[in-house]
Amino acid sequence: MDRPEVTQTTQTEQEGRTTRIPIPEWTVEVVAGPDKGKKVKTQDGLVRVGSDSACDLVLTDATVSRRHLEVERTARGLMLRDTGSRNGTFLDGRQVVQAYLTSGDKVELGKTKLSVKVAPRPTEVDVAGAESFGALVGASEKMRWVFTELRRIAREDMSLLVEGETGTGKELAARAVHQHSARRHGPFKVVDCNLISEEKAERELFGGLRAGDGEDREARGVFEAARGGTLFMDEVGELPLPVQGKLLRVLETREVPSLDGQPVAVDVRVIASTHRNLEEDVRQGRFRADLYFRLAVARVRLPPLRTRRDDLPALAQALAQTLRASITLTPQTLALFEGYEWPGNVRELRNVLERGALMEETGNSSWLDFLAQPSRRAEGQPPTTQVATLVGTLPYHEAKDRVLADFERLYFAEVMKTVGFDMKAAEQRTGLSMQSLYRLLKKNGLRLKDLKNAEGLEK
Ligand SMILES: Nc1ncnc2c1ncn2[C@@H]1O[C@H](COP(=O)(O)OP(=O)(O)OP(=O)(O)O)[C@@H](O)[C@H]1O
Repeated sequence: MDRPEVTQTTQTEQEGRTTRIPIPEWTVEVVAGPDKGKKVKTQDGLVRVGSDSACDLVLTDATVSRRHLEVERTARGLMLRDTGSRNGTFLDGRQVVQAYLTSGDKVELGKTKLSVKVAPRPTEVDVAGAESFGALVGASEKMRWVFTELRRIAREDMSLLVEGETGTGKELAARAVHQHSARRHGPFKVVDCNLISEEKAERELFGGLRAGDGEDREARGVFEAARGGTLFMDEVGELPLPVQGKLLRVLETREVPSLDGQPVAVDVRVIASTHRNLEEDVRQGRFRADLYFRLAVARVRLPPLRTRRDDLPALAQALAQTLRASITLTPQTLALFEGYEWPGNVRELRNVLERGALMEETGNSSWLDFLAQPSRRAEGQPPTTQVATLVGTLPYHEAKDRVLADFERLYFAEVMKTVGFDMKAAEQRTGLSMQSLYRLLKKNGLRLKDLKNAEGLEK
């Protein structure tokens, strides 16, 4: 596709008053231990350290926990936080749960020693004043910087990799980029890479013969369906390696094979998302480097909600409005929100508000209780509905919706546990298609990994 002709509107019309903010570059480097020499150099707001491959700095040190600690760039400086490690985090020989760091500080975890350094001269960047982009809402500097980047990237026709933890708004970001691009009148298609098995890849992505249902015929793959528009490849890091090779060929040639041997040109912008650390996957040989560079021409990372608590009031208001939930956001409620870690990020906030609105109607204020004790609430373990409090206080249909919503969460968490987290077995047990199963797990914010963690199956 030709480079889009975009009429540039003035900044004040679309982006509000811009502010210039300093973004320092900082480094977290392993200076002692089995991973000596490994480092992360970044301008991002957060560096997560641990043995889990989704961390930004992945350590092989066996005495380090999966999610051991994180360092966050805040307005007051770099904040070190132990994220529930087994063996603790130490600064100057003293165990700390949370502490501000000064450049050059050494942090110890297990057999590893890290040095955290901030570069002397920060880069100054212009951050738009607008507090939303598409359906994304955010008033924090971190989100306004993200909006500025997304707006710039939307105008160019390049591939984009959106990174971020679950529920941070990666799909919304992709949709917003599409809506602000020259392709906005074309289709926006989503493909969930969790669902792309090696056998199905060819047909689902690139089209081909539909077999097995007695009506063999040519089916359009999702690439063809997205012609002239944008293809959002959700969780691209889950693609099996052989499929990655095929995808790379299509991105390079911009053609998909057809049955009659004539290749079909596909003019599609690809936006991919991942909750993983794809660079680490490349280092480990789990993701092709050449494909990574094709997909990550532009990269945007959506910050976790716990690192932008100043977004909470605006987000809670906006979400309550879209949910048409009548909910009182008192200063006390917001204070509880601010004290909570939000492992499920904005999706979790939305679910909490939805639940809260219904509980409030029943005059039950205990819906906020779990926020006060986040450490006791294991992720992946869904809340139980207090049916008794709904009966007689909510009209039938609303009470039923409420109970069904909680039932879904409980049911799928239980089913996955029963079948040992085997998706194929869950498909059989539930009688649902794999696609519906994934959709319902996702809708209910249930990730296999979290459910397994809750059962202590993952380290
Ligand atoms: N910045 C935001 N403003 C408003 N709503 C948001 C924002 N971020 C996320 N949401 C809400 O959270 C929900 C989840 O967002 P989305 O599906 O885009 O997240 P995701 O990062 O793609 O999640 P996953 O990795 O689990 O697929 C959305 O439906 C929306 O309600």
